[in-house]
Amino acid sequence: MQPPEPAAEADRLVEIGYAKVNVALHVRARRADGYHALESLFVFADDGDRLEAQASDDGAIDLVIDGPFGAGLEAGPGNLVVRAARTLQCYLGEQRGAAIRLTKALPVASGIGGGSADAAATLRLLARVWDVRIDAAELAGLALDLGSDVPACVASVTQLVTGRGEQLVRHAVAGLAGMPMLLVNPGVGVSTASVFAGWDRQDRGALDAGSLDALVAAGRNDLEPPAMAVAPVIAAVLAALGAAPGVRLARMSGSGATCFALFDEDAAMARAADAIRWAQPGWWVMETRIRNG
Ligand SMILES: C[C@](O)(CO)[C@H](O)COP(=O)(O)OP(=O)(O)OC[C@H]1O[C@@H](n2ccc(N)nc2=O)[C@H](O)[C@@H]1O
Ligand SMILES: Nc1ncnc2c1ncn2[C@@H]1O[C@H](COP(=O)(O)OP(=O)(O)OP(=O)(O)O)[C@@H](O)[C@H]1O
Repeated sequence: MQPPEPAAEADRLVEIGYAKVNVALHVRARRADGYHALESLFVFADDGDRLEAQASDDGAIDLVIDGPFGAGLEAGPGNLVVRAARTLQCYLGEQRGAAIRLTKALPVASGIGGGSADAAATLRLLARVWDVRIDAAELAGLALDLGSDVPACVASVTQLVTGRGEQLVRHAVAGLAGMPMLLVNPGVGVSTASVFAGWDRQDRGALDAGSLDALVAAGRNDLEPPAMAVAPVIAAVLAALGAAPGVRLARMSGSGATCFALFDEDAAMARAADAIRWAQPGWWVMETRIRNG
């Protein structure tokens, strides 16, 4: 028989903040409230940031951050993990606190929703740590208050997303589940608000997410031009991914600068990843796959 784990270890629970990728992102209109009406197919990678927490009795929310992208990210009240924890604590009237560790594996401000994924993972994690059930509609409202991408990150499955980001329909696309997906970021942080501000206000039409072929042929990311105006290196990332043998689709995610490529075969993804790491040692490269597509 295994010896029992020390209590402190046993009480620590873990959630992953899965990286979000917009397979297509059509910007349809600028709304009166300043946000944009979107149509997007969201998928999630099988990898992301790691969050670990245990309950504390003093009511405090304590965050420590480590991991490859932890340096420079503040652990104070502005961090989306702390904001999510306080939001949930306040909503529940919860007297207990939590000690949380964030291991930051995803680049910050990079179009793959790292902060949003962390916020959603914190909501899931603390609901378990405090052993509370939260009504799904209430949880969606709390999530939206934390950011437009956060509601979709709560379930972290393939979804068709409209509105500001809060209208969600689970939407499986044949062939997507488990597909090899390469993420590449050139090391430039991009502000989401400034990229939206650079959108030319031309509605280029609706999204057809009926099949992977339709997403490849007629899908777009309407934020590519304004993101490239802010970070011209994005064109080089797209060129490198688009030229990879065996690539099915290469596109930017979210407001950039991370771009993704989908492959039919693991070996083709591995060859592309090696070639990019060799040619651009300063770029961040992650080999992953689409979860629950
Ligand atoms: C680009 C996407 O990542 C695509 O999934 C999201 O639309 C952005 O989601 P997010 O980072 O969670 O965005 P938020 O934190 O809610 O908003 C940041 C800023 O982005 C702009 N914004 C965001 C979402 C949206 N539908 N329209 C917008 O114009 C607004 O200027 C807003 O002030
Ligand atoms: N835990 C966190 N992880 C990452 N960024 C955070 C976190 N907490 C606060 N932030 C802040 O949130 C901002 C957006 O970060 P995030 O990584 O979510 O952007 P993004 O990948 O561009 O998201 P999106 O795809 O939603 O546009 C950054 O400027 C960062 O300083």
